[in-house]
Amino acid sequence: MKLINADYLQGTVEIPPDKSIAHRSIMFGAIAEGQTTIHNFLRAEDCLNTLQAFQALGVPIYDDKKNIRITGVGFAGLKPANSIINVGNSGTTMRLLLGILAGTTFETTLSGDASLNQRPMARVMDPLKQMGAEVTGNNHSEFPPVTVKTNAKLQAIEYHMPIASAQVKSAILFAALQAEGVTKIIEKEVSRNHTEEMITQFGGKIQVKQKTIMLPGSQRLKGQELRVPGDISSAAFFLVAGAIVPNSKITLKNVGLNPTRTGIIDVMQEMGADIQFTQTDQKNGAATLIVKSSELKATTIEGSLIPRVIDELPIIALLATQAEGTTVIKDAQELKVKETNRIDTTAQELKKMGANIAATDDGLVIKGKTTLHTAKVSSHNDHRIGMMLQIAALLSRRDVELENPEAIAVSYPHFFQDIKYLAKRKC
Ligand SMILES: O=C(O)C1=C[C@@H](OP(=O)(O)O)[C@@H](O)[C@H](O)C1
Ligand SMILES: C=C(OP(=O)(O)O)C(=O)O
Repeated sequence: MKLINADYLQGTVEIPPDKSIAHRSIMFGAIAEGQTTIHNFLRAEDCLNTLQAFQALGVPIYDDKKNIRITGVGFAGLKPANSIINVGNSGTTMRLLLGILAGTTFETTLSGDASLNQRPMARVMDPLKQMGAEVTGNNHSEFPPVTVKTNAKLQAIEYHMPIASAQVKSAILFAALQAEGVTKIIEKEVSRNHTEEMITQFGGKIQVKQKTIMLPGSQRLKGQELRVPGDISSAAFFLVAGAIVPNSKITLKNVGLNPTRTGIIDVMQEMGADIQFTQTDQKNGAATLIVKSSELKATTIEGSLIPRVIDELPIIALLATQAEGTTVIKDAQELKVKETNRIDTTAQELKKMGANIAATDDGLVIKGKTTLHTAKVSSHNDHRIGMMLQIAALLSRRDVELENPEAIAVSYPHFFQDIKYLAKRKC
């Protein structure tokens, strides 16, 4: 597909609902008791896979095209699925669902697409096994399809996380809600905390002190009415686009600002980007942001900042190609086990467009102020790589061709429509 280019960007975009929160809203609605209503659900492939997985497990979920209505069945009300559940491209669905299903006495097998079936699962299988679950990967490997069940009540554990991962933390928390005793998790670095927040929101008990989480077991949750804020990980593409395409001004409405997710704003402000906040909606934790093109300088991104920008690193790499100086991204080995190896795919595709970028063992080194030019690029079937390349293409004077643009539908089905609307030509 031919990508869109532009002389400048201007307009207002309503940011699509947060993918992480949308997944969890279905999960909590299903395992709580009573009615849950979800406003502003993300109808993108990944979250629809979560919705269908719970329907397959016997949970009544109804989409009235405005809201999602769930009749929660409690952990005890989940029923065996008729066949293997395929969760497509979604790592979050598979890992969190393993934590939920770890406490069921019936067996479930979860599979995914070619990418997900190569992503590591030992990170969740190990702690779940310690809690008493039986979890096995394909041919006794750690890779999906993964089969899960338990023969006895799960037991609480104390777990020092070897990696910073909200998916691993959440899988343990879902299992711990069903376990006997108090589970203690010590995070390596603080990662997104939506699961912890939603345990409280659904009437559960949890204690969080910096990196230590204490969760009592045998809890029952109660259905809620909730609204999903906009996804800062989707907004990131427009924040960067507005900053790097000259003479641009973009208004982004309903951007979720959970502090465990706002690393992109910290990084961009550090680099000199012009981002203003208006209309903060305290209740929803969202705000309207206005981004304008500006002169940028290089930075270093590392350590505890990494989990707060993990999904934004490909688009930050593009941002760095336009900054003065050399940007270094380190401590980001986790990028290697996303939908693609994002260290490699980011470097490989941006190089095709003339970027001065090198992959390292744990990140990227990007020399800035390069002119990006036309090329034939590929998303490698990774939504975030595809969207990053569309933003890069805005800067190319001649057309850029993208292979596998359809991957973008897993998180942002109308992405190209929004870009087309923002992209303006000088008359
Ligand atoms: O918990 C979540 O919703 C997510 C956690 C992150 O993964 P890890 O926990 O593997 O870092 C992130 O990359 C993913 O897009 C969504
Ligand atoms: C890594 C991602 O998602 P998941 O792990 O759920 O596939 C992502 O959306 O960038």
